Amino acid sequence: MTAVACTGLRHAFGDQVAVDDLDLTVRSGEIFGLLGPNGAGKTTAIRLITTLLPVRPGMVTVFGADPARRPLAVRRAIGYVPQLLSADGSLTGRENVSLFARLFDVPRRERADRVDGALTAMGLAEAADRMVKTYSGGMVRRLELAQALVNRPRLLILDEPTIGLDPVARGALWDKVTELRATTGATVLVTTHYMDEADQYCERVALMHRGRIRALGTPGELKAALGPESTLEDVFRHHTGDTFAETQGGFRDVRGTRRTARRLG
Ligand SMILES: Nc1ncnc2c1ncn2[C@@H]1O[C@H](COP(=O)(O)OP(=O)(O)OP(=O)(O)O)[C@@H](O)[C@H]1O
Repeated sequence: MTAVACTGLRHAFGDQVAVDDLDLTVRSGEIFGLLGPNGAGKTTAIRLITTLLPVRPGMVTVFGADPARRPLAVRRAIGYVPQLLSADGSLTGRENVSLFARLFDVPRRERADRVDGALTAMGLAEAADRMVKTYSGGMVRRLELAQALVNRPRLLILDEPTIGLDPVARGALWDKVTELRATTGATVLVTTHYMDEADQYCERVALMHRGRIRALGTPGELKAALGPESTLEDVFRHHTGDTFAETQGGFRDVRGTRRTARRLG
């Protein structure tokens, strides 16, 4: 079963082509990484898949449903954690997740259990009744995952989930994502520009650069094709002709990382 299929997707903002003839298939149940530096077109691709931008030209399906014809069916299947902060610091964790349960129309009699379940799955049961502004950055991110999970999505989309987090918080977040996939069988589509995380946690990855997919496969396949001792960063350099340090060290990247780190506290 295919979770997401994209064919011939293109999207431009004025003269700026953000996504250029994108073909992509995400299989049901896998953790799939869409990798690339800031500005590669990852978020635009996600917005096309999640009904937030119109698909024209090209075709997208999510579990067989076309977002243009059945936007509600697509939205119901998806849990989306955007780059921007989606939790309210002046509410408790439980209140934030409850708010999402109401937004998603979770039946009233199931709400409390679902909210508890999502908080527990993300390791936030003990902190559930504390104000979110007292949470660490990693806890805020896990809360945002709990918010997306309360809808029991078949497809979880995480846009740069670990940006601005320290290595321990990153590891904790990824542990929760892999646990979640194992217990629910959900498909996970994640964007990141951290090649090491993708290598460790994603089953298949697509390397995106300037709106196009440059390479696709398991991290092992991509590295083996380049030679022994290769890293995913080497693969990226090979396919883009750029040094990864140059493409990821630009002003937008630094600005984006700092902005996110500030938001996450
Ligand atoms: N709303 C917009 N208006 C104009 N240009 C945009 C807009 N959104 C994205 N772009 C441009 O489209 C290109 C792709 O951006 P996109 O955000 O999809 O990349 P990304 O890989 O997700 O990077 P980031 O992590 O910085 O979001 C960039 O050149 C960006 O400046």
